[in-house]
Amino acid sequence: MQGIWTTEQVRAAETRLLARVPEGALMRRAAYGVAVRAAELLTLHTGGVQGRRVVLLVGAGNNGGDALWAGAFLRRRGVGVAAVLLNPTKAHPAGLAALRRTGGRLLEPSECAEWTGNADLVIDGIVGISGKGPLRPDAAALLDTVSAPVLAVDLPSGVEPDTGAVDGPVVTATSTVTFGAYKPVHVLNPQRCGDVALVDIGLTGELGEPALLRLDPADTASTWPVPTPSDNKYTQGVTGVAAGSAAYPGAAVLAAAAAVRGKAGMVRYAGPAADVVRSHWPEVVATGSVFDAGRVQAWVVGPGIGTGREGTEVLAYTLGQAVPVCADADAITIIAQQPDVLDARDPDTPLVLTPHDGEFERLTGAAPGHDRVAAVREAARRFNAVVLLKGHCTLVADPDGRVLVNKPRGAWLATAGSGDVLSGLIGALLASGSDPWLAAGVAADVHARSGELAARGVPVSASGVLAAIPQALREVRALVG
Ligand SMILES: NC(=O)C1=CN([C@@H]2O[C@H](COP(=O)(O)OP(=O)(O)OC[C@H]3O[C@@H](n4cnc5c(N)ncnc54)[C@H](OP(=O)(O)O)[C@@H]3O)[C@@H](O)[C@H]2O)[C@@H](O)CC1
Ligand SMILES: [K+]
Repeated sequence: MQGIWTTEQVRAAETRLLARVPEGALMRRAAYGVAVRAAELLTLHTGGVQGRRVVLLVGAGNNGGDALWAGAFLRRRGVGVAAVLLNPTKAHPAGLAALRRTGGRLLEPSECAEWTGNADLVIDGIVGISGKGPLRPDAAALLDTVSAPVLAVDLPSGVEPDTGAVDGPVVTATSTVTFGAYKPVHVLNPQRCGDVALVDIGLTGELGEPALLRLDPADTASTWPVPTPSDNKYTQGVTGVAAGSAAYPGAAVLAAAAAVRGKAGMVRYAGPAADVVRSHWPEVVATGSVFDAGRVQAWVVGPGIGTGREGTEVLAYTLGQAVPVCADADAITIIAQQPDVLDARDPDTPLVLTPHDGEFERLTGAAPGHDRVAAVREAARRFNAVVLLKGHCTLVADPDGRVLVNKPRGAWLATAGSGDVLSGLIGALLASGSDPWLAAGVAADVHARSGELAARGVPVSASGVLAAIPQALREVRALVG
């Protein structure tokens, strides 16, 4: 898994490291990484490095210092470098001296727009991890004149470093070079960061436990259940699906089918759509009611069950069976309206809740807001449940405070029935005994990969996502050999 650290953690780690290294060493390591990436981008976009024009946007702090040093390194490769000092009295003195020594220009205010408009590359050193709020008007106006690729130093200026939130003008970078550790902005707002390169400045040993985690393909591959030669259909864990209604059987078919596609073994369906489910997926053992469904090792409950008395009884029954439950859709609304239904649950039995923003608001009384990580972490603690908050970057919080951030794979998955497929996959993993937090995270990863494979740039249906699950699983397994 890849770790992500908050700006507070990074600053503390930097302070410890700074005490042991010569003054300016960390900044020069960071800036060298920026210069290397800048040269790569110049080559990519203009075919060369020497004689190209780079403009540095330099703010009041060390982020601007990095940009100035990077400019000095680029000068040594024959790049024409000019700097816009947004706050001349506070520009980093050593960085400024280095740029001057190498023949870089400092632009007069009247020259800035002409230079930014004609640059081959713009380096954003306006603000880094100490940034607060959106870009100020002078920087925002300059950025409006830029048509060249933008390389962000540490993070795209104006985006909130710890939440990725945007509240006004911000930099949209082609690439970002960050130092020592990934910060939340890189995984929570990847659209603004472009591709992100991490430069090792020696912080690793100082960082401590990461605040957030992101899955590697190896995590998904190693978590996904694979039968052993001694397994039979029961030993791999039976997934129970309580979903759909006679009027709306689609949710039942999709959730049950995803459980079938996700894992070998057995799936039981229980509910009013039994005939429809059986006719589409004859391998599913279908009955009309949860009360006579037989033993399962995990329940998926909620999609399409309605929020009335029957739905509530079904939810309460599944919660009372002392097996892990993935509660989705109508089940979440029932919990929001009748929190007492959770009394049926043994608190030691895993529960996974999978709200979208609207359901999250219903459940907790407040929308996730700009700090989605804090919101989902608090909800997981409050409900003593794994909470998977759907969105561009799906978040999965465990009651113990761990939070996973999934890589976004396009917005095509926002389609009717897509959530039913996800809950079926989560149920399949819960039935196999996986850690519920990891189960939800890797299920969301495979779901997103399936959506990406099925869509390939055009709209995709939930049935399409379902059909792509085997290919997504094959690709994940192949990635790790
Ligand atoms: N520490 C280290 O060892 C290393 C650190 N490194 C680098 O240092 C960076 C952190 O540097 P930092 O702490 O000096 O602050 P930084 O982010 O440059 O901001 C400075 C000032 O900007 C201002 N400002 C705030 N918001 C603003 C806005 N929206 N729009 C415009 N301006 C805004 C505000 O000042 P004000 O104008 O309010 O007086 C604030 O004080 C880090 O990201 C990395 O790049 C690397 O070299 C590796 C080694
Ligand atoms: K920046």
